[in-house]
Amino acid sequence: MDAVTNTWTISCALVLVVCFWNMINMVWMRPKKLEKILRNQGLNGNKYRLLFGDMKEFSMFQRSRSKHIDIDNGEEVLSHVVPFPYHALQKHGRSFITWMGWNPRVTVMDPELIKEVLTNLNDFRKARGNPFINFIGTGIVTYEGDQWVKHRKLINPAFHVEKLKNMVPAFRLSCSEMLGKWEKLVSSNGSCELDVWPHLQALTSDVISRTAFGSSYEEGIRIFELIREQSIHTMQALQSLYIPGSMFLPTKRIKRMKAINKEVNLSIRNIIDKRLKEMKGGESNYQDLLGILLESNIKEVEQHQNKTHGMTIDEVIEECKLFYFAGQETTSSLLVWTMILLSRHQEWQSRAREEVLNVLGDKDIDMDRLNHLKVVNMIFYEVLRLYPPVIGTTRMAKKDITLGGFSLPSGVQIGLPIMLIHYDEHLWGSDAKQFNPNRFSDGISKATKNQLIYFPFGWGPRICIGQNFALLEAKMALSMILQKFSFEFSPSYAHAPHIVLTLQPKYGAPLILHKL
Ligand code: HEM
Repeated sequence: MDAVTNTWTISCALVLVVCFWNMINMVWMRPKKLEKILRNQGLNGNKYRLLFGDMKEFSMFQRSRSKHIDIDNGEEVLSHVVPFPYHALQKHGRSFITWMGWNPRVTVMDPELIKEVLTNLNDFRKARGNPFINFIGTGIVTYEGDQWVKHRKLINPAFHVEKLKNMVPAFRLSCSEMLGKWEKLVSSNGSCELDVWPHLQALTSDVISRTAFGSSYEEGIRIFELIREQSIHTMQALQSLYIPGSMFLPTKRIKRMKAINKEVNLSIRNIIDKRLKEMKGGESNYQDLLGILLESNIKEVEQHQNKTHGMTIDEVIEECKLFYFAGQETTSSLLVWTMILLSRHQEWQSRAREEVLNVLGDKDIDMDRLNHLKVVNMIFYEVLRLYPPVIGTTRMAKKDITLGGFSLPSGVQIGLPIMLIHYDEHLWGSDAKQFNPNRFSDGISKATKNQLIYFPFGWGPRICIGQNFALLEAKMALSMILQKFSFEFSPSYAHAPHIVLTLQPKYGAPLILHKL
């Protein structure tokens, strides 16, 4: 062997040793060290198990659930939707450790700690999870620091009340198209059985296509179909352990996900190019999210005479993809659980309809009138409490920090279990697990006694940017449904809430609709 070959062999061996050492450190030494630190502070949880942590047990709990459950039994609902965290809470107490693979997560149930984590952006960042989630769209939801500040500032104008007001006709149009289809389905006796879930999904995708892309609505619908397929692939990928680098393997699923990404990006880029050309040609005053976003971006660049102040086209594309996913899946989930709970609680359905008919009459519904609906609002708040579309969120300690009495080393995740908190009897009282919109009759602060025990839209600086958009759309849809139909469960309805990124009804929502 000559000297060059010798040096080469030694270098390769060294690289291999370093890689091996890093790997051992990542999957064994670091988790064991963190486990010791966390346990010494009285935090309980399962012992760390090599590579998988709690993930195998997590899947086992999911698999052993019954097929469907009693809608009136809140305990059963909770243990069905989040079986593993529910079990961990019973077994290990109100702050507990779980293992997401080799990463420890400390879940906290104390409202003061939750507030601190969601408010303090200096010490806590969004947890870096499985990178497959990025296929759904990165955008503002994943950014940190200056990049997040810049994007939030540029996107905010798109969700101002005045802009939302202009979107109301688009909401109304999409809803009346859906109801037109329902009216055709009712038989001569004025009733029909219908699984409303796919219709509500189509409604919210239609709304987002119109309000995000306005005139480019047709292309918007195709993009939506691709994003829907992408979210199914993503969910499947998220259910298994992520091995670093596995994203680059040429498996069938990964190839399809990359192809979808390419097609979606290209379609959105074409829409943006067309729009920018129109804007250069003097057209302005776009009322859709994309138009408002591009205008806000152009203003920012002009103000600072510098392109680094605005977003790149690639960044705008990511934001558009995010609007689709964040805006569609969540609002359809809110609407379907509302129809399901109002089928179960007919007295609330009647109260809501009475209010809708009194406040809105049969005139065209506008934003001011929708804002006068009180019972409908109370119902939505209660549905979001018991069936939050996003059942929890996480953050990660950016550095070694103290949270309450706990010293958390840098990199430890903090679990903020929205659904567990919403069902907690210590925080909400003995009727926590029952459907009772009356608790919101004097608003959220009264119902929560000013504690952070209700956060279906998150909290703090990173609170959901689209919450007013979602609530306005949901109010429009429910009001128009209540004006035309009453509804009840079909005998084939089976209650089985499950998570496909958002909380969804596993067997759909077959209801009997009666034309009024
Ligand atoms: C019922 C409907 C909705 C629910 C329950 C919901 C829930 C949430 C939650 C819990 C968060 C915070 C996540 C965290 O802190 O980790 C969030 C953030 C966000 N949501 Fe929503 N959302 C809804 C509708 C929408 C809509 C309609 C849009 C846009 C069209 C949207 C866009 C966003 C964005 C961009 C963020 C990230 C904000 C940031 O990080 O600054 N959401 N949402």
